[in-house]
Amino acid sequence: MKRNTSIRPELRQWILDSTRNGQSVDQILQQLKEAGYDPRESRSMVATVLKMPLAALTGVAHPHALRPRHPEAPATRAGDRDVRVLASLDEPVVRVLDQLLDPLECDELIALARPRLDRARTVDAQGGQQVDQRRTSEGMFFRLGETPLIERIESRLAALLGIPVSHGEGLQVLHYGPGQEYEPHYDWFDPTQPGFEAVTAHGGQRIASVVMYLNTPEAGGGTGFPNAGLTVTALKGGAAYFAYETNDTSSLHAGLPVERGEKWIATKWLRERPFVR
Ligand SMILES: O=C(O)CCC(=O)C(=O)O
Ligand SMILES: [Fe+2]
Repeated sequence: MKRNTSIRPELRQWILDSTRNGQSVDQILQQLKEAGYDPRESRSMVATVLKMPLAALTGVAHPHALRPRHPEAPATRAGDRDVRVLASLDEPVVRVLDQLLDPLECDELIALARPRLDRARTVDAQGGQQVDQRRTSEGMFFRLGETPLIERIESRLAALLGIPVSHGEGLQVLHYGPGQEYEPHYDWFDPTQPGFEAVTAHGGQRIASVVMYLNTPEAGGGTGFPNAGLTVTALKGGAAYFAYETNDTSSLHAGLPVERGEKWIATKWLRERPFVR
């Protein structure tokens, strides 16, 4: 990746003056963002000027923060199943998984979720729940280990990624009808948003997502990664696994419009620390 090696002298001086005047690194990064600088580049510049390790500015240095083990091709043993890895991408980190769920498990998840569907909600800037205009699907959340099936799937994911079940948010099931989609977004929480403290107070930042396909839409409905030019096909029992650091813009992704038929997914978001509600 191209790193910023030449920092304009005025900018270097401004960063130094700001710290001398008592501004925190977060405040400096925020001002650079407001001035139109790319957050990644800003962190790299600030780390260089202040002679700090870059990791200290991205939150990866937290002592208890876990990172997932990316599933290895051709197949990874995940507790009770061999999960096949059909494709791997480095930036963003994506693994296209096959046979993560048994077809009967997919059917059972849909049957459990169907009566509990509600218009899909996302976390808003204040840390509350909101109906997201960018997401036109319907959804619901299971509690951790809510049923034997949920427990089995959660243990399988824990074994697959080396992340304890306690780091997972409750499994979310979403249903998309024809024409419905989830517009491009990031799953990590934006540190510059006012609700960041609230949404990360339990469990810290999100570190990875597993979008599991519970059926095969007739046409459309894949998961798109526009910055990588990649579309993962929604295939029953398969999944898109992707991992990211805070501010990783390569991990932009979308639930592409369902062209024909319907689409059901179950999403597991993983946190860097145990997620307790
Ligand atoms: O529907 C999809 O393929 C993507 C879903 C997604 O991005 C999410 O649930 O965070
Ligand atoms: Fe997402």
